Amino acid sequence: MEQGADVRNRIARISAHLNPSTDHIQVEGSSSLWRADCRAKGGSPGFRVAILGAAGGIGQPLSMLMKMNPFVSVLHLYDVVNAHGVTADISHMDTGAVVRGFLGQSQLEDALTGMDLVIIPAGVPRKPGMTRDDLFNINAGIVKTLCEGIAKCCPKAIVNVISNPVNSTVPIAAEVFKKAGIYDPKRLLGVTMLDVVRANTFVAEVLGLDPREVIVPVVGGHAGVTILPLLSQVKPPCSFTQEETEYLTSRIQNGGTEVVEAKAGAGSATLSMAYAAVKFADACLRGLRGDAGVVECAFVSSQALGLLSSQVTELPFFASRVRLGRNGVEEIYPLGPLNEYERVGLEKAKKELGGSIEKGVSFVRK
Ligand SMILES: NC(=O)C1=CN([C@@H]2O[C@H](COP(=O)(O)OP(=O)(O)OC[C@H]3O[C@@H](n4cnc5c(N)ncnc54)[C@H](O)[C@@H]3O)[C@@H](O)[C@H]2O)C=CC1
Ligand SMILES: O=C([O-])CC(=O)C(=O)O
Repeated sequence: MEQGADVRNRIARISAHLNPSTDHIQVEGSSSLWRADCRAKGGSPGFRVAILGAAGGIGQPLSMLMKMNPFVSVLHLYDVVNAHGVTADISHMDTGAVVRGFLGQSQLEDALTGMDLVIIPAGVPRKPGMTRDDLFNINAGIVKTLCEGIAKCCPKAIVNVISNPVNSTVPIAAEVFKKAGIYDPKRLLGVTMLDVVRANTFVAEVLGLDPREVIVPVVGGHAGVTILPLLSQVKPPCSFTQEETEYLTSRIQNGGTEVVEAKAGAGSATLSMAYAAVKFADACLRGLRGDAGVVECAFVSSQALGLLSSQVTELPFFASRVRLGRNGVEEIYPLGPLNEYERVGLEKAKKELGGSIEKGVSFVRK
């Protein structure tokens, strides 16, 4: 049994590691004291993950699902509003990760220091009638500021960018990292997982299969015609009529707009996006852990491997199937054989994508 003085010493040691306004660790008996002590020092195995924009429509369910992820030992929730409320709520879940909340710009650096993975769903969502590019004016600045913090506090972290327009915000992040001299293209990934999740669902509906049995590669980018599902490469192998191909391509490309219109002014996809973001983050963590054969689609630098021969298209960024590993993107797979419909789609996608990438690059270089 611990004596009173030992317990008091222990509390003093733990307090040195905790911020009482942001850390929510129950300190009762000696056994929970011991556990809190270990965890406050980062003693439990697992990765440190920060979510920037954690109090938002995506941020909240994403935070909840990341708290449930067994690979996460420390979860930092940052937002400019309500970060502590969300943190208090999520911290009561009896899962392994220690949760800490950070509110406002003055706490950004604390939120980011020591993180292995940073997920960014911060920014405004669309309303009916808007394109993702209409969000550029507000979200570009938000992503730029957050990435400056990442460059300073956790330059080696894997970064998952969700904020729209992804086709421009990822190039913005890359330019910020280049300016700071820490850019590693393998570690910067735009999240296009929701396009794959939707494609799997819609294709499974047409085929009469369980969506968990279907894998549809979706390449290009994350807006309208830049979203290019490769229906000729669906697994399990199958074929579609021209009518089915056109219906599926259009539904996948307009999935985001379908949700924006159904929500009628109350935002865009949040729950399916949180699901997709966690699926993607989990893949990144499995890669970091050294698992073999982790392959997902993501919007990445075409030169992520530093080899021109690996470049999928002539564009500097492109969503492709990538293999994730200890350093982030370890391999970028070529597009594979495309049919005529996909070749036409690819040309359209590249045309729009080039402009969106350039817009992001010049926002930082200007
Ligand atoms: N990549 C993808 O597939 C998808 C991307 N999105 C995008 O994700 C973004 C967020 O969407 P929602 O969560 O629905 O929006 P939301 O408005 O519900 O939440 C955004 C959160 O970001 C926070 N925020 C704003 N400025 C910030 C800053 N400087 N630092 C930290 N946090 C800040 C807000 O306080 C808010 O809590 C939007 O840009 C949306 O278009 C949405 C769905 C899918
Ligand atoms: O459509 C939007 O604005 C949000 C989004 O990126 C998606 O749902 O794919």
